[in-house]
Amino acid sequence: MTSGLGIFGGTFDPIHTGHVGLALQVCRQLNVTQLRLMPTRLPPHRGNPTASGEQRAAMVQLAIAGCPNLSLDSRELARNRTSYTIDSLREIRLEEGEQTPLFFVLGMDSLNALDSWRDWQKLTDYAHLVVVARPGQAWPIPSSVVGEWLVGRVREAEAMPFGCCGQVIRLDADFPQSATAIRAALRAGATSHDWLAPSVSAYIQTHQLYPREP
Ligand SMILES: Nc1ncnc2c1ncn2[C@@H]1O[C@H](COP(=O)(O)OP(=O)(O)OP(=O)(O)O)[C@@H](O)[C@H]1O
Ligand SMILES: O=C(O)c1ccc[n+]([C@@H]2O[C@H](COP(=O)([O-])O)[C@@H](O)[C@H]2O)c1
Repeated sequence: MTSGLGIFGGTFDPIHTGHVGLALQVCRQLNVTQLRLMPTRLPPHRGNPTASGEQRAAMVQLAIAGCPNLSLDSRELARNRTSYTIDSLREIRLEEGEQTPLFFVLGMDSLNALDSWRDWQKLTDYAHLVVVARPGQAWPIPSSVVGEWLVGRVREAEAMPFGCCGQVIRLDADFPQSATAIRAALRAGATSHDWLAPSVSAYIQTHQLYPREP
């Protein structure tokens, strides 16, 4: 079995140390030698990001500098339309061929809303889903639509090796970081934040991305 490729989609507005920490944890625990961070251009279920796609990509590049396993995948930024994960996974599967294990990384909050995603039940036809829980977050309840779909699909990370796609892999992690909390702190007047890499913090200041609100 070839080693896997990880894809971590997100708004990254801005990228924080939790994103990078969990990307590295996925690499370590799942024998993933390359993991790409893939910023969305227009996220399907939320308002437009504050920072532009180019600015969010620049922050991703700064945050992952020095992490040889991590890279930027800018395919969604290059499409001038809403970014649906299924479109990207189909493309990546075609590029990588049938033998490469693909791991799409998402947080537990995203998993809980998975049934609102386009063609959500087909996502695992192309990749495994790696679900990372924030501290205190619960798995979807069994009687929910997503909870029912998960029955028989969930594996613990320790159950390696995995095939090319089809599983939902649970990874327990402890990253309290949140981009919403960072934006709120900066808008309240903070000039930096502990959850930002220094280079990302400097970029935000230079470009006045989340200016103080009166
Ligand atoms: N601290 C974290 N622990 C686990 N998963 C996370 C964490 N932060 C983000 N994620 C997950 O990473 C993906 C991309 O996150 P996103 O860019 O939206 O960051 P965020 O911190 O959740 O931002 P926001 O607060 O703006 O929603 C999502 O699937 C999200 O659930
Ligand atoms: O494909 C969809 O319908 C879909 C709906 C909601 C979110 N997503 C993806 O989920 C990832 C995390 O989204 P977000 O909003 O938490 O940053 C990001 O890659 C989004 O494009 C995808």
